Amino acid sequence: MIEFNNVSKIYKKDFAAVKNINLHIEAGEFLFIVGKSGAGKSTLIKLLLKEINPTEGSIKYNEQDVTKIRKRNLAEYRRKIGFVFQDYRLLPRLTVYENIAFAMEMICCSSKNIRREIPVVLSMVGLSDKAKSYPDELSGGEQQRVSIARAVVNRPETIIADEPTGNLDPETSSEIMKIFNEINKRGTTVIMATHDREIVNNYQRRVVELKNGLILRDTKSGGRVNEPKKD
Ligand SMILES: Nc1ncnc2c1ncn2[C@@H]1O[C@H](COP(=O)(O)OP(=O)(O)OP(=O)(O)O)[C@@H](O)[C@H]1O
Repeated sequence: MIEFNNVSKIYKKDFAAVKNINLHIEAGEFLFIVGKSGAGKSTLIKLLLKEINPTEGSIKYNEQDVTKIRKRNLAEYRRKIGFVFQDYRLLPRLTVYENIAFAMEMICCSSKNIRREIPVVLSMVGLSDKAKSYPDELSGGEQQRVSIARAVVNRPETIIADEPTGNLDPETSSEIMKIFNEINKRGTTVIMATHDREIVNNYQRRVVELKNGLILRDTKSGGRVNEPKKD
């Protein structure tokens, strides 16, 4: 479904942020991307979202060559992918309901659809009673739930999350992970970049570890992250 074939991204003439990446992700998989800061995790995600283009290699999404998507077709492509950020990125002047509605309006959903779908996703993330709240009236974990609701409301095939629990305590992180797990169980592909060793080890899913832009290992299932070596 998603294929990186010999993909490299070179910045400033000679610095390779990712090097010769070969990665195949099947529909419905749950994949963790791990690695130290600077290993290339965000670069991989940006390549998939076509925020940047590879210097070499090809990226395919359902047989579509991502590098060849034209500007005018980019929005249609990105609609297949929901995105969850570490810092939530909610619109501060809009309520929870309006934040989600805004994402739906962007893709021209009918008001009927909007009225029908928002209660469904709010219930899924356990925030039915917060529809009228503003982001600054919510905890970090609640804001992240809204951002997940916003990412899934348009029913994307794939959800990409870049450090979604990076700002949350372990208990809240675990609640957020349960939601991602539910989303995955419903058939959505989940790709998550994370530094959180405990989460990766608890979930035992496929783990792709990057180091200096290279794939150090790709553990198909039951993946764990080892303790960092002491010097
Ligand atoms: N626009 C850019 N220009 C030059 N170098 C860049 C650019 N973007 C990223 N890099 C470099 O590419 C490397 C990989 O960066 P990337 O953001 O992919 O790492 P990461 O694994 O996501 O790190 P973190 O966990 O800190 O977010 C880093 O050395 C970074 O400095």
